Amino acid sequence: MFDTTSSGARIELDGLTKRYPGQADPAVDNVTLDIPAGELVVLVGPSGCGKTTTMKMINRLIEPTSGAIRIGGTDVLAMRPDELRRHIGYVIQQIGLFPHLTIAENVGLVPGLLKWSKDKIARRVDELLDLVGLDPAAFRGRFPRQLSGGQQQRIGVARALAADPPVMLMDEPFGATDPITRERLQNEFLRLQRELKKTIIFVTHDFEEAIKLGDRIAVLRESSRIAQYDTPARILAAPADDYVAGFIGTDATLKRLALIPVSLLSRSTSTGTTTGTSAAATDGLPQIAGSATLRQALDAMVAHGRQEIAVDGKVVTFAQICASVTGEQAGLTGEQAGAAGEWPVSGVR
Ligand SMILES: Nc1ncnc2c1ncn2[C@@H]1O[C@H](COP(=O)(O)OP(=O)(O)OP(=O)(O)O)[C@@H](O)[C@H]1O
Repeated sequence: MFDTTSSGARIELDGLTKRYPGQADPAVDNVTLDIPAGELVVLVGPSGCGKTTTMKMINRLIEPTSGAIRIGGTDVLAMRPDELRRHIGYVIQQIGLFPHLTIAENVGLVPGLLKWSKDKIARRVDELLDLVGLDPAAFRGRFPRQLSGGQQQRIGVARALAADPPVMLMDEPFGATDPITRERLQNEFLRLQRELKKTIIFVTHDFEEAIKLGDRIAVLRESSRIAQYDTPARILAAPADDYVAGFIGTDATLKRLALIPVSLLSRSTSTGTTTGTSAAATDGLPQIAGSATLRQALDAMVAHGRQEIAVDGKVVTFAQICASVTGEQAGLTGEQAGAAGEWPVSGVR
């Protein structure tokens, strides 16, 4: 058994292949992927390219035709599948909560299988409900149908985390929610992951979601062949080929803006731009936190009809944002501009 107490474990896929009987082409063809411990890797690719098959081979819901899978150095294919699955969190779009079980019973399922004591399970359930932002007293006794879609999805995440697995597989977990709920769930999930540092494989159709959540993204072709495997910033800055560029779409600039923290601009006050530092300079301007992205800053400017915005007491201008995307120096120190191709993705969310 791989180490089940650490926060994350390395996942290695080595020549992983799946041929379904009667299919001419393999669903997954010779995939090799190394996922460092504690990272969130997003698989994006067209419908039918084998993303779900790849995920289900990792927790042995589907048996590979050939190839190897190691988690924390342990050969997953040599383990008992049911034993393996108790140590891998699995979140799917349809949530899969049992309708006749309470929320507490749903979340406590795997700890129950692991024969934890009733007291320990109850404490863990309350801790997890807190963690995903639901009041334990209000929710633990309810049934799934008494929850909204977003709340049910949070329970799905809580249940996957219940036995503190080092690895989580998430197959379009937020796909069925409306855009506002989806964004909220993504933000909550990012906050959680920063704390928990699980190793996560996350499948999505949505490239924006991949950029927002991924430490790395694997862009897949048919049969899950890897077109590019890199950080979001590097994929956006230098797509490997036309196929990857097609995935990014035509609004790459907007997507890049979503990766840069506005604090990067508000910190630079010595470049002779209109950036100000006095309280008077920011009087009456819309305010935004330094942790927001340039895209959010731009949205706020548009919403307020202003070309300036206050970020932690300093002014950031529309011109600075434009310049930051084109790589010009306005508002950026040389060092910051030099880092433009290597934006600190993990700190930007
Ligand atoms: N049980 C099965 N028997 C035969 N073929 C299958 C089976 N499951 C999946 N396939 C085929 O394998 C290929 C990969 O399917 P898979 O569900 O892994 O793709 P996916 O990338 O997850 O798709 P989507 O994004 O639409 O969910 C598809 O061509 C699919 O038709």
